[in-house]
Amino acid sequence: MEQIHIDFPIRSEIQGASEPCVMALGFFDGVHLGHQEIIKRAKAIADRKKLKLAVMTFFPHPSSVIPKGPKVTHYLTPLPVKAEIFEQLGVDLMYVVEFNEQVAKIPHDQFTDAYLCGLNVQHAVAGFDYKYGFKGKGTMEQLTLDSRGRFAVTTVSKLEKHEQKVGSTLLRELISTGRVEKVNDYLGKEYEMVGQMNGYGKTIEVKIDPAYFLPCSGSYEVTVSYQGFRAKGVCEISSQAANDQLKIRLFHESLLGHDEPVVVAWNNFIADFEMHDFHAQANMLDVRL
Ligand SMILES: Cc1cc2nc3c(=O)[nH]c(=O)nc-3n(C[C@H](O)[C@H](O)[C@H](O)COP(=O)(O)O)c2cc1C
Ligand SMILES: Nc1ncnc2c1ncn2[C@@H]1O[C@H](COP(=O)(O)OP(=O)(O)OP(=O)(O)O)[C@@H](O)[C@H]1O
Repeated sequence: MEQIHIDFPIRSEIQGASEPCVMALGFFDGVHLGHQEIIKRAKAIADRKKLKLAVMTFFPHPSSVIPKGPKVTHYLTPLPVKAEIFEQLGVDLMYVVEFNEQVAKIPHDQFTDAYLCGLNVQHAVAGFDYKYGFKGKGTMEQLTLDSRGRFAVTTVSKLEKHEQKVGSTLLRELISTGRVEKVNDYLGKEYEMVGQMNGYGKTIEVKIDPAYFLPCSGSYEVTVSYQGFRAKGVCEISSQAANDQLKIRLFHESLLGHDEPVVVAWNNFIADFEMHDFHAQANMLDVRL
């Protein structure tokens, strides 16, 4: 998979070198089941039309620039992890548009001309609620109008589970309140972090990308996977803990050494000792699950 970074203004050399493609559009944090559906649909079209499969994502999250709602500064899938998942899903080209104040101000029709037609998009695929362009005025209906017949548009309908939209916001809500065991329903797997393991024996440290979105403070049952081996343990997140280091106590001695690549899966919330007799999940009673 080729990764192409796009600054503002988009360079004509990038546009000139672009190959005809089917483009999936969205931020795609977590690459959850809804996102996977978008990419699968785009891949089926790309295979049928014999075109490259491209994804256009943004970095950082638009909320860090647009003055509305909470800012997303930490990610379920930091950019390199997202890239790896896209590659596994068969994506050929990953366009990463640097999102800044200037990009936020691009009107929807100009975005279509410069970033979609300009990048040789033959078919655009996105979800029912995709928004693009200044003030989010570009909707999927608008995208068909803005395309002016230059490319086809496929809108993927809402994927729901337990009567809720499968979404990155919902996943962040679950994780930030310790409900890691609910994540599987929406992500299609447990919440995972990739990292480098250090330490022998029963106490290990896993160095992770500080951009990861951490669960709320508490002790969690985790599974550490490496080279086909799996080890269970407990990871404690506390308000004082470093955001790039997970301290894990394994139930059995590990044979690993330094800088081994591992995956940490968040299985279950156990307890939050910092909150004493309060349960961290108590303030999530309003989430219907
Ligand atoms: C080029 C471009 C410019 C955008 N500018 C804005 C903007 O000025 N204001 C806005 O609310 N959304 C803008 N958006 C849409 C946001 O990316 C985002 O989809 C929107 O805020 C809705 O986010 P939500 O689905 O998380 O609520 C823009 C999107 C693109 C691709
Ligand atoms: N449940 C879903 N059903 C169908 N399409 C979806 C679903 N979730 C996301 N999409 C689509 O996937 C693409 C990427 O989604 P994006 O990351 O922008 O939003 P999201 O996951 O819904 O996050 P949020 O919860 O913050 O709105 C967009 O085209 C969006 O419309």
